[in-house]
Amino acid sequence: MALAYLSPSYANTQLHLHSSQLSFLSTHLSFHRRHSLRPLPRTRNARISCSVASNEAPVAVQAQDQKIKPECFGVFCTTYDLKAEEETKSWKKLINIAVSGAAGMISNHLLFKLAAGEVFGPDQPIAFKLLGSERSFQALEGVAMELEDSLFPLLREVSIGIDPYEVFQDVEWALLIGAKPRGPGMERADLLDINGQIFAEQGKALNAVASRNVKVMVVGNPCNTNALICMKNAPNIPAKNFHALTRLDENRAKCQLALKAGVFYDKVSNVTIWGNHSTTQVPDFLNARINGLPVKEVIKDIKWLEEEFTEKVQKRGGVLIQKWGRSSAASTAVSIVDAMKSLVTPTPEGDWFSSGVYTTGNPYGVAEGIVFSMPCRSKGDGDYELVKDVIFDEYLLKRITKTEAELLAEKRCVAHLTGEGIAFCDLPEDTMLPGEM
Ligand SMILES: NC(=O)C1=CN([C@@H]2O[C@H](COP(=O)(O)OP(=O)(O)OC[C@H]3O[C@@H](n4cnc5c(N)ncnc54)[C@H](OP(=O)(O)O)[C@@H]3O)[C@@H](O)[C@H]2O)C=CC1
Ligand SMILES: O=C([O-])CC(=O)C(=O)O
Repeated sequence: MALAYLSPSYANTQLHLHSSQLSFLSTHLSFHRRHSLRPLPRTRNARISCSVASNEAPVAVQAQDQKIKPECFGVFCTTYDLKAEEETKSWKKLINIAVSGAAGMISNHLLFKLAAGEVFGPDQPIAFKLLGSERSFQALEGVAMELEDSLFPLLREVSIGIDPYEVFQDVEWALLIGAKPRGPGMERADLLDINGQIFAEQGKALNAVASRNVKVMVVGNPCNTNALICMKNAPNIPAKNFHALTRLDENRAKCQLALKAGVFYDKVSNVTIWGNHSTTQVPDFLNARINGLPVKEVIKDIKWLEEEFTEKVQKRGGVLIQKWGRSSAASTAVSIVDAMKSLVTPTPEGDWFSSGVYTTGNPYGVAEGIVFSMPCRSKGDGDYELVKDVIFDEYLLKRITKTEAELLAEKRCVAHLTGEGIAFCDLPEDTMLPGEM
C-alpha cells in the first residue's frame, strides 16, 4: 500500500494499529526539491497548494491514484528558476544520510547543521532519511516541517519512516542516535540489552539495504558496545566503517586543557580519548600538545592532570545535566559534525582525532574484538588509519587497562546479540555513562 503523503492526523490513526501494519508508514513522506523545470502533475500540485494556502500543517490525502509516488511537499513543490538550475549543475551527486532518534534533542541540532552544509560543504546536496518510531512519528513530521521552513538550498529530499529496512535503503551515512535512556533503578545490564536489541536490528537492516560502504556513527549510549553489536549484525559492511562517538569527550578534554593553560582551545592538539564513552574513558595528556609542546611541559601540575582534569572530562556530561536538567545535545551535535568532517577532510599534518573503532589489528596491544576509542588519521576519503607514534607510561597503561576491562565485560554481557554465545554479565560496579552521576 502506498500513500501519496501523510499528515499528522492520518499518521495518528495508523499509529494505533499493530506494528506489523505500520511498515507502510515508512513509505516515506518525501520532500523532493525539483531539479527540472517540468511542471508538476496538476492534481498533486493543486492539493499541496491548497494545504499551504490554508496555512495548515500538510494535509493528509491518500493517493487516488495509488501508483503516483509523492514527489514534493508544500513549499518543496515550487520549481526552481533558471538561475538556480544553473547553479545546481556544479553540484556533486546527492548524498543519502540516515539519522535515527531523529525527533530527539541531539538530532534537532544536528540536522540543521548538516543541511546547512557544515560537513560536506556548499556544493554537496543532501537527502535525509529520518528514522523514528510509533512514539515519535508525529514529532518527526514536525521536524520535517521545520526543515521545510528553513529553505536550505542543499536539502533536496527528506523522508521519514519507522522501518529501518526502508529508511536505510542506499544510505551512505547512518547516524544512529536513537536509544533508550537509562531510567531510575535500571541496571546497566538491562540498558545494554534493551539498546543492544535496537542496534542489532539496525545492523541487520544496514547489512541488507544500505550502501556497501556506508559509514556508521553510533551515538546512542552505551555507544561503544552498541556500535559493536551493530557491526556484528552487519557482516557485509566493512568493520572499519563503524564508529562510536567519542569526539565530544575529545572536545571536552581540549577545552579543559586550554582553560588550565590559559590559551585558546585551537592551540590544543593531539588529544586522544582512549576506551569507552563512560567514566572509565582515558583523556590522554601524555601525548596531547599545547602550542605544539607536550602538555606536561606547559601544565606542570601533574596531580591536576591525573586527577582533576581526568575526572572533569569523564564526568562532564553529568555535571552539565545537573546544571541544565538535560543532557548535552548541542555540543554533541557539534561533535558529530566534527567527527564526520574528520573523515571527509584530510587530518592536519601531525595531528589526529579520536573515534571509537574496532580494535582488531590495533598496534597498541588493546584486546581485539571490541570498539575502543583510539587516535585516528584520515586522508579525507571517509576511511581512517590508526596513529602509530604515540607513547605510553605506567599511568596511561593502567587507565587503558581499566576501560578495556569494562568494554570486555560489556561485550560478554551482549554475547547473545553479537552471535558469540551465551551472555554473562559481570559489569564493574563503579562505572557509569558520562551523563550519570
Ligand atoms: N556518544 C556521546 O557522546 C553522547 C551520546 N548521547 C546519547 O545519545 C542518545 C540520544 O540522546 P538525545 O537525543 O539527547 O535523547 P532524546 O531523549 O532527546 O532522544 C532519544 C531518541 O531515542 C529514541 N528511542 C529509541 N528507543 C527508545 C526507547 N525505548 N525509549 C525512549 N526513547 C527511545 C527516541 O526516538 P524514537 O521514538 O524515534 O525511537 C528518542 O527521540 C542517548 O542514548 C544519549 O545517552 C548523548 C550525549 C553524548
Ligand atoms: O550519558 C549521557 O546520556 C550523556 C553523555 O553521554 C554525555 O554527556 O557524554
